[in-house]
Formats: sequence, C-alpha cells, structure tokens
Amino acid sequence: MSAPQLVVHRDKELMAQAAAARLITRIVDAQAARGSASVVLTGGRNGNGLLAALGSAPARDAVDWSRLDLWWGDERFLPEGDPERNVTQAREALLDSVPLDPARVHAMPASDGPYGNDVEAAAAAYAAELAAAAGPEDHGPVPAFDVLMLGVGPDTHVASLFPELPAVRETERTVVGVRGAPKPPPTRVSLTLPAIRAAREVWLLAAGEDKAKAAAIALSGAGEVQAPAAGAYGRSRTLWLLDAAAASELPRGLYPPASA
Ligand SMILES: O=C1O[C@H](COP(=O)(O)O)[C@@H](O)[C@H](O)[C@H]1O
Repeated sequence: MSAPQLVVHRDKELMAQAAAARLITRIVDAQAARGSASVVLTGGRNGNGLLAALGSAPARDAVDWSRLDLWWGDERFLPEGDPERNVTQAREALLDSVPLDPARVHAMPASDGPYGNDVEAAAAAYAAELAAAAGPEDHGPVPAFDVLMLGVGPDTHVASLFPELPAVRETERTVVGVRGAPKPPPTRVSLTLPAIRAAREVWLLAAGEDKAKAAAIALSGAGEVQAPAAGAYGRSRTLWLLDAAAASELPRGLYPPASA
C-alpha cells in the first residue's frame, strides 16, 4: 500500500490541465519502457474534464495512441450509446478524436449487449477480459495498470463502490455487478478494491466544493466500507489531485504538508 500524496491546484480547470499533462508524461514513459501503456478511465465530471483537457493539451501527440490500452473503473449499465454511459461521455470528450486501436478500447458491456440485462454476467465477462490481458509479471487476474483514475463522489464513492453496499466489501472477484446504487442509474458494473489495488498508480480526482467533505473524510482515516475512496490505493503511488475548493476542509497538517 502506498500512502496518499496530495497535489492541490488553484481551480478545477487548472487541475484538469495539470492532470492531463501528468497523464501524457506517464503514458509516454510507460510506452518508452514497455512498448505500451494501460490506463483505467473514470466517469464523472472530473474524469471527463481531464479527458477534454487532454484533447487540447499541446503535447497530446507525444502519446502513441495506437499503443494504449484503455479500461474503465466502472460503467452505468445502460444501452449502448446511452448519453449517461461513461464510455459515451469519454468518446465525446476525447476518444473519438484520437487514433486509438479499437481492439485496445475495453469498454464495459452495455445492458443491450451479449449479456442482455444480466449485470452479473456482464461483470464476469469483463473480469475474464481483464484476466486474459494479465501477464505472468502481473500480480493476479488483472493487468498492473500504469494509471488508474477514480473520480471521488460527494459521498466518497469511487468507481461504483458506494458506502456500505456489498460491492465495497468484495475481496475475491475483480469486477462485480452493483444494484441499488444511490446515484442513478441504480445498476452498474464496477472494478472492486482488489482490482483497483493492482494498479501501479491510483489517481483520485476531486474538484469542486461538493467534494470537500468526501476528501476530508477519506483522508482522515475513515474505513473503506464507510468511505470507499479511503480504500483506493496503488502499488507504487496513490495520488490525490484536488482543487482548492475540494481541499478546503482537509484537516490541518495534511495540506500543505507539515514542516519537519
Ligand atoms: O457515477 C459516477 O460518479 C463518480 C463521480 O462523479 P462526479 O461527477 O461526482 O465527479 C465517478 O467516479 C464514476 O465513475 C461514475 O460512474
């Protein structure tokens, strides 16, 4: 487990631009070191803001888009092309405007796809796709993603792991179906905490006043069942990327870092 590091930007626009620049560097470095890179995308306002910023970043063409695997941390279980699906929003924000290899864009199944309305079957299929992509050098049935991004919800949810729901307690499966989510739509597919923790780097995105309480709770020692964001960490790095509004209720001493 890597202890959280915090970076606080002036506002959400700057946070999105800085995070996009950071992501470009991380992808380019991974491609230079291993030939390809793998990134897990998040839905929500902050995740889509980052993708839009990436689309207009001056260095965006430094990325070899054809050697990038994209996965999702969660998906709203809705028909293909529904405007509320995370993949639909990501396509609009960035993916449709860069030369990705379609075989490397691993969207989660839709509710009108091959598994129909069976969310557990859809989750199992995504788990199998992840397992097939994991190599011997990885630490289990999911690839060691280079960067896994998570938007933090105002209730501290990450991916579709909501406080106190069964999905956040999952310790075996890597992907689960979620029913009864308090944020619409109620039916979702989500990576679990064990799958999230297989990532090399986990970046939690929190911008806006409505994220201030969630950030303060998750970073103050809350348990992961009550505050799922507290249980999201990477193997080598856990990075909280915040704006000043989201950082406004952090406990004293947490940010700016206490001097020695
Ligand atoms: O529903 C979801 O919400 C969260 C956070 O969204 P935000 O708009 O409050 O930033 C997101 O992380 C998740 O992927 C998404 O499905």
